[in-house]
Amino acid sequence: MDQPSKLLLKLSRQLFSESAQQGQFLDRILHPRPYLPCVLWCQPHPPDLPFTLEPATSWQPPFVDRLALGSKPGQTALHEQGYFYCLDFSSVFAASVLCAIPSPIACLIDVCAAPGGKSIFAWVALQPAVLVSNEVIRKRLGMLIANLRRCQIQTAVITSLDSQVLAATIPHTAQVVLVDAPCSGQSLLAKGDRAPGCFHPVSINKNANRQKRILANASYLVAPQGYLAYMTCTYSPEENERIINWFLEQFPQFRPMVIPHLMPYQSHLTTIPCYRMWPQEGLGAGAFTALFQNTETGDTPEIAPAFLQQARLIL
Ligand SMILES: C[S@@+](CC[C@H](N)C(=O)[O-])C[C@H]1O[C@@H](n2cnc3c(N)ncnc32)[C@H](O)[C@@H]1O
Repeated sequence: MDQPSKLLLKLSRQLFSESAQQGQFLDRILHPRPYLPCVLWCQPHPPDLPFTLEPATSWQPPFVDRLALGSKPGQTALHEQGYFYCLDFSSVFAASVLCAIPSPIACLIDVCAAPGGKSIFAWVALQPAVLVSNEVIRKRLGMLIANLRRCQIQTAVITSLDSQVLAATIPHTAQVVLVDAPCSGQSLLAKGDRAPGCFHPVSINKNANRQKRILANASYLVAPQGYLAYMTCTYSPEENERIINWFLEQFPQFRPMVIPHLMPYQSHLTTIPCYRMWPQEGLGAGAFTALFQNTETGDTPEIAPAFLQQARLIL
C-alpha cells in the first residue's frame, strides 16, 4: 500500500490535529516495519536462553522479555515445553493495566479469550484461584485449549458462552473481568497483515455496537469493588474512547482508574484515564486499554461448583 485511502486519511485527521503526526502515523500503516518479538514467562527462566534479550522498557512487567529482532522463540524447545507464550508488545501494553490490581485474586473471567494470550498474562500477573477463559466462537476453542494446556495454566476452566449467558449464569462473581474486544483490527496493517474493510464506517459501527453489548454484559460479571479491563487493537475512537464514554454514562457505578505506569500514554483524545500505544512510537503496532473499578459494595457470590465442573470437562 503506497497511497493512503480516503478513509485512512480521514482517520489520521480524526486522530491527530498536526500534519506531522498524521504523516508519521500514515507512514507506519503504509510501510510496516517489524517490532521486537516478546515472550511472557509462565515458568521461571532456565539459565541459558536460546535468544538474546533486549533492554526492558521502564514499565514492562518482570515476567515479560523483549527479544532481538529476528528471534524465533516459537521455534524453540522451551516454547514446546510451555515455558513461555509469544505475545506481541502491544498486547503486553494493553494487558499491563492488570498489574495495577492487587493480587492474588479469587476469580478472573476473560470474556473474549482465544487464542489465550491475555488469559495467560492475567494468570501470571494476578494468580487467580479460578480463571474462566471464555470464547464464544467454537472454532477458536481448539487453539485456546492447546495454549492453556501447553503453558500449564492449572486453574483455568474453559467455557464457550455468549457474554449475555455468562452474565446471567455467574453474575457478580469475578474480582477481575477482562474484555479484549473483537474489533476492526486496524493495527494489523502496521504489522504487515491484512484487515479488509477495517477503515469502513460500516465495519467500525458494527464492531462498536458489538463492543457495547459485550461490555454491558461483562459489567454484570464484576464483583462489588472488582475491576473491569477493556482493550482493543484498533485505532478508531468510535471503538475506544467513545465506548468508554458510553460505558461510564450507562454504568456510573464504575470509575475509570489512573494507571501510574501508563500515564505517559494517556490518550490525547479524552480526559478520561485510558491509554494508547501508537504504531509510530516503535514499540508495537498499537493498542487501547482502560481499567474500571466497580464502586458498589456487598458480598461476592461464589461460582456454583456445578458450573466449574461442567466447564472443566471441556479442558
Ligand atoms: C481480540 S480477540 C481476543 C484475543 C485474546 N484475548 C488473546 O489475548 O489471545 C477477540 C475475541 O473475541 C471473540 N469474539 C467474537 N465475537 C464475540 C462476541 N460476540 N462476544 C464475545 N467474544 C467475541 C473472537 O472470536 C476473538 O477470539
